Amino acid sequence: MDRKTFNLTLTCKNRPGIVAAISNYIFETGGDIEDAQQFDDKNSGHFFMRVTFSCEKHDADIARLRAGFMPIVERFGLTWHLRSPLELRRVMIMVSKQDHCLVDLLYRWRIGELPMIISGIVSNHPRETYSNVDFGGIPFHHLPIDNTTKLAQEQKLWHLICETGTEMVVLARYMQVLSDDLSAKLSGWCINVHHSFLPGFKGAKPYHQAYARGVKLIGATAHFITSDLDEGPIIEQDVTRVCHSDAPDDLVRKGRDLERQVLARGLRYYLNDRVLINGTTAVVFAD
Ligand SMILES: Nc1nc2c(c(=O)[nH]1)N[C@@H](CN(C=O)c1ccc(C(=O)N[C@@H](CCC(=O)O)C(=O)O)cc1)CN2
Repeated sequence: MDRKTFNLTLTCKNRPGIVAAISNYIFETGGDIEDAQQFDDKNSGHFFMRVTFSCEKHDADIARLRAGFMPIVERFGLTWHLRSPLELRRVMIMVSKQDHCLVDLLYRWRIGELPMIISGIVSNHPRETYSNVDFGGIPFHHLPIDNTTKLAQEQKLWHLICETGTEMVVLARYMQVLSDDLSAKLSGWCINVHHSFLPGFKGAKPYHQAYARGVKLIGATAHFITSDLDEGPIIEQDVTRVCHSDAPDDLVRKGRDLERQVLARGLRYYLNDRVLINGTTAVVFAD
């Protein structure tokens, strides 16, 4: 029998009865829970949950499911999302000179690892910078930035994000700091890959900072952007060993693989509804 799958994510003040209410509702709607993860944050008193469930096609009208869920929403004061994984999000990828993360995301998208529609590729460098990269017909937008044009270009960018129906922005080594206004507009739906193991070595040149400090581990971090540079809720991180004989270029080379993997994992978690923001941090129900 054909079944349709849904992802339910929610957060609320913790109290008894939330899980029972959710699972009873899914059972009563003819649903079958296929995966469930929860986190009870004792510090904030908040509860977080992700449930994947399936329904037979004739039961799987998402508007009906959402409407039926409202009494539970009101009873527990839920912040929630119910969506079908088949509804692909429209994602805009932003890049500067370094294209290794862009190329990696395009490959993972092509092979179906990243369930998304790419609404556009934006760069502050011209198309020729990526002459060896096949964009597969995805629209490219060149928005050069300097101190005099930054806000005007950001307005063009915001207009582009809106007119393309973009639902998520990925900074795939985009090396311009977004303004407070744009960061606020993109709060919770813009992910950046920072080329260090945050909170260490913030800023534009973390590998040179790491080299100067003589660290023995370097890393990469995928995080939501905020107006505070490199301070947003962390989604994914990873590290690798380096040694005294590694020159800055060796750190850059070893870091590239980390950046690719960390950004792709963080993005996949987000696209599969596995990331919930918990104040200045993030709950990640990894698979
Ligand atoms: N509002 C935010 N914008 C951006 C963030 C963020 O966390 N919040 N992350 C950066 C990416 N990034 C590090 O991961 C980073 C990029 C650029 C700079 C920087 O100092 N840029 C200079 C220009 C440098 C240049 O032209 O090469 C600048 O913008 O003046 C620091 C950190 C993306 N945006």
